[in-house]
Amino acid sequence: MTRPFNRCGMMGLMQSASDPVLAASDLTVSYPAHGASPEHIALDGVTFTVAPGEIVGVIGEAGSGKSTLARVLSAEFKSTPNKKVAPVITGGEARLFDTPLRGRVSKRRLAELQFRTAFLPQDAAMQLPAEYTVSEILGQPILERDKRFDRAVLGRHVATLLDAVHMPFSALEAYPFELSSGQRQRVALARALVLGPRVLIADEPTTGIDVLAREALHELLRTLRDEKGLAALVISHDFALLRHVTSRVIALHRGGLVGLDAIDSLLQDRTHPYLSALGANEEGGTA
Ligand SMILES: Nc1ncnc2c1ncn2[C@@H]1O[C@H](COP(=O)(O)OP(=O)(O)OP(=O)(O)O)[C@@H](O)[C@H]1O
Repeated sequence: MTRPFNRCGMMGLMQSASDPVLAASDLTVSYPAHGASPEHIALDGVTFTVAPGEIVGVIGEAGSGKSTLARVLSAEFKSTPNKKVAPVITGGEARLFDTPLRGRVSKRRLAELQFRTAFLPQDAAMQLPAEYTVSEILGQPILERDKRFDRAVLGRHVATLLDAVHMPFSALEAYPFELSSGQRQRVALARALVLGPRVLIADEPTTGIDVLAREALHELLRTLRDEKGLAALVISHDFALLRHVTSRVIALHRGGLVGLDAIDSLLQDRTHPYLSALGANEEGGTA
């Protein structure tokens, strides 16, 4: 897959090849009190790193803080319009490409970070703009940055991406409402990858996708990791993905990190009741 913006000078984001791409250090994140709701601590003292070219998984029960972790480490929370419902780092630190996210981040640095970071939220498939075709949706991020980008190169890039997410070329002219939810999810992933990010933060990227297409996505993530050095943090309950794509998996429970290991080792781990339950449920295929 070609990277359309190789020449973009990211001087502020220069780091050595071994520096972590993502880092949480004793990270505590809260949602401020609003209305009748008191302050809520969503993550409490979480520490881990993701190295360049490493794919780390995240599992945990509903409400354990997975999406909050993704919103914070992707820096998405820095540009949330409604500050009343945005998470706030109240302890420790989170770093994206070595940029501390706790304090103020300049608009320019935030734009640089967002250029290098693909964030695929849980509802990404629902957020595809209804009035554009798949081809337009995939080309948009590139044309927003360079209106005069060569249309033939763009067309090839978009078609390659669509193929990589296991979608037929006939989908290029389709509108989102004409696609199944699994196909929309794949278009959302393709769009997240269109600028050739250095890191992907994805919240349940294979939800609603059939087994064959899932395997194609696993393969795509492995290829991007091995050939382009893509780093990723992937929230997922897809055990095949956790086994075949991630090197380590973070287990969250009520905002705390209760395990960090290869998935098969986590499933053997009995040091926390959540991990014991996870291991016991594995045969049923759910996490
Ligand atoms: N805007 C908000 N204001 C207050 N509390 C919130 C807000 N968003 C999430 N929370 C709370 O923070 C905690 C962590 O939520 P989060 O969405 O990160 O969990 P999750 O593990 O991703 O859950 P799920 O698997 O259901 O998506 C939950 O208790 C949730 O209710």
